[in-house]
Amino acid sequence: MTHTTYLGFPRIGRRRELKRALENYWRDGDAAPLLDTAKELRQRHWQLAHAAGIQIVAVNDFSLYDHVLDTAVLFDAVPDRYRALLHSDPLAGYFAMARGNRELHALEMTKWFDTNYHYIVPELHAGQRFQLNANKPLAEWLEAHALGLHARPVVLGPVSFLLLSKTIDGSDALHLLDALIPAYAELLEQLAQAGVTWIQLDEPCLVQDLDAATQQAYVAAYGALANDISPKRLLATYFGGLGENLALAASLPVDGLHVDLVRAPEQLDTVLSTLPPHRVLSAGVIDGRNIWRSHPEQVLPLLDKITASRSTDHLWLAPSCSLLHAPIDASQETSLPAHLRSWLAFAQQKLEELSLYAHTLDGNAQAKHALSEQAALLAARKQTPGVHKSDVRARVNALSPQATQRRSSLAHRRRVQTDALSLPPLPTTTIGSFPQTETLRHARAEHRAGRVDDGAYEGVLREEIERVIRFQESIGLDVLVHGEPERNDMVEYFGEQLDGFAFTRHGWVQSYGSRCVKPPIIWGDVARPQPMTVRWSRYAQSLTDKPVKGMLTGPVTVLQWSFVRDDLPRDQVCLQLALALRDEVHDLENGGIGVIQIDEPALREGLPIRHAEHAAYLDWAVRCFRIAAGGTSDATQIHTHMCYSEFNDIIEAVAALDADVISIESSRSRMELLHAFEDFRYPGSIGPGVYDIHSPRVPSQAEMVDLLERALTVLEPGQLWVNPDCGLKTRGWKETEPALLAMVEAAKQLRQSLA
Ligand SMILES: CN1c2c(nc(N)[nH]c2=O)NC[C@@H]1CNc1ccc(C(=O)N[C@@H](CCC(=O)N[C@@H](CCC(=O)N[C@@H](CCC(=O)O)C(=O)O)C(=O)O)C(=O)O)cc1
Ligand SMILES: N[C@@H](CCS)C(=O)O
Ligand SMILES: [Zn+2]
Repeated sequence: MTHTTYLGFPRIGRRRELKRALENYWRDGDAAPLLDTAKELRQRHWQLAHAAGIQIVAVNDFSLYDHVLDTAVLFDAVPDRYRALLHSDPLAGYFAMARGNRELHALEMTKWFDTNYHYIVPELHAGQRFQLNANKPLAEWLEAHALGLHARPVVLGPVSFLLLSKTIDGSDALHLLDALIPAYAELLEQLAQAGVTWIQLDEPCLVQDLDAATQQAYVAAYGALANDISPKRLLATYFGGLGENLALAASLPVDGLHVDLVRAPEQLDTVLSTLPPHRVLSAGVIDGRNIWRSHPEQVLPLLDKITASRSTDHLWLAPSCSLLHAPIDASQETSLPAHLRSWLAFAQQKLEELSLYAHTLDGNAQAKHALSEQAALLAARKQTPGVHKSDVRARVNALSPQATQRRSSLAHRRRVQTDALSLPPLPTTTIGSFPQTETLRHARAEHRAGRVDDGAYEGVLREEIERVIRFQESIGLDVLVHGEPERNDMVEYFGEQLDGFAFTRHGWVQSYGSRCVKPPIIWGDVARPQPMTVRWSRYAQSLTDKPVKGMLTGPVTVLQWSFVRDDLPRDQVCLQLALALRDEVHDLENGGIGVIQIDEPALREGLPIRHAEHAAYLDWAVRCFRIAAGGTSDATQIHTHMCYSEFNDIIEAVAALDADVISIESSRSRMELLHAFEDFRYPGSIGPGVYDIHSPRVPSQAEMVDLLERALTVLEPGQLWVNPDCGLKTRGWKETEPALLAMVEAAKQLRQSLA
């Protein structure tokens, strides 16, 4: 019989129950309701998986905030500054690491591989000690076991844990392996003694390009963990193919290997010929990163190939990666057209699909029939109106190299813009959004529900824009923004206005902690039926003499943060988006908006995991941005903004965007970004973020002056802009007001010292 499993399930809950429980706890400090909700969600998800026909459920995939932070806590790899609080109030200490508090900075947060999920970066140092601390994987396994479920704890493996951490002293994290392994061994031993039969050790770093020392670290780590007193070990790899690390992965002394056969189906032949037959092959055949039903005509041949060479006794069927990146239940999406809904599989439907494939392999005729019906249904997608629009395809095909060009060089534009905008040195600005208050969200929810009419909703938004403009004027910011109050999300908002997109009611995906996004679905060719942002920007500009920045989300970011159709190459979808945005840029410019920001925070996230694929991606991604911004007049200042990733390694591509001003997140890492500019002289202007907007902490003027002074050791004064790390939508006005005031004062202080 073929077994089915999964590497992890979304934690947030079908109605974002975890989000609400977390936010209540952060507000009231009452832990009991949070812990009850967490337990209820875990159990509900196991039961749901079990009911979908899954034989082995995942445990310890749940986290109150983030699984990498959980791993650091599990092995006591926490910085000393949090220890007192962790000791007196473990939950408060945990959240202080995740999001900071009034006294303590949060740990850094960064992208989890090429996803829109953010993990907390553990902070390590040479001589770091590790020990097993409160065995969460075991506790959760006991919970599932008590429900009569066959469960497998999921734990981030030791090598990926170290590679994903940072050291504060510049030492090599892998040198800590010898110290870390005994703590993992202790974990395995405790699990085995409790009766756990399998553990999943996630080693996603195995799909990266690895140097010899890292490969050797895998050999050493897994060699040392090959012990009699241990559950069987499933080594899980995902987000791509193992490539040249396949022989290494197959040679490690583990009992099973999970491989991603969605992103890398081509690795199957080598996996089958390399993985010893007595090892379990966990075949990731359903896409864990997208929301489309699988194509049986693609999956079944893979399964046939596997079963031709090995017994189903040693075969598990699974999604390609954890389902953390998918929403939970497509059947809740009753407002979508029925045909579109029938194409979708969220986490729950993916598990049901797995059962169908397993039953088919086991000879069940009904399951086989259901899959052939699925194939027929998906084949009919092609004929659906809107999937293929000949005018959109023709416009993409007609694109010339000139479409990517501004009219003059950056240096020339800078002179023109200096005259046009008359800004002071070290100009101050913000990144776009102002606090999305409960009042705003509530008004939007009421409007959506039809209880507030268009006129009243519009009135709320106009009032908010006026308040934001007056506030910015009152503290003396130089380039203002309208505050984005009309946007539910910087991508979903555009998706809602573009043809070719659909949006869900409940398709939430965790982005970090309690914060979620509802990625729109690109199902057809993309076109802009009418301007999307112009009236808001024009209204804001009508209220003030200072320049107001128009605010757009760039094509790469819209692509990256949407669920993208699986029947057209991503670069083609991105070109369609770029053309739609280009029209918006021109309409803004014609509407009198002289500064336009095109946000590309996801440019780095989209970078393929393997170096060999970087150049091709960057080539089309940069081209798409330049098409969106291309053709604008020299006086129009184009800004771009990036956050949530480190951009140092793609700084040349960032420069190739040819933006006049780039703002980049950097305050959390205390301006590490600037190293990129030591050897690389960027001709445009740069605003390295000086205010960490992820934390409720209000930075002082002195701190921001210090960061700016650091920036001036690398950048010319004429190049430097002063801004926060990112938008302020997640902050309250209470912190925003003093923080921005201090930021403007910091800029003034420095201007005086430079004068
Ligand atoms: C910049 N970031 C973004 C990423 N990806 C995106 N797609 N968008 C981003 O902005 N990736 C990288 C980062 C990640 N950062 C964030 C930051 C903040 C959030 C966030 O705040 N998310 C919100 C949800 C935003 C949203 O869609 N809001 C809607 C719905 C609001 C809502 O929940 N309404 C209630 C009713 C309220 C009432 O009646 O009073 C409901 O529907 O139940 C809106 O504003 O209309 C979050 O709350 O998690 C995400 C990523
Ligand atoms: N303009 C957006 C960028 C977020 S990355 C904002 O300010 O929220
Ligand atoms: Zn940002």
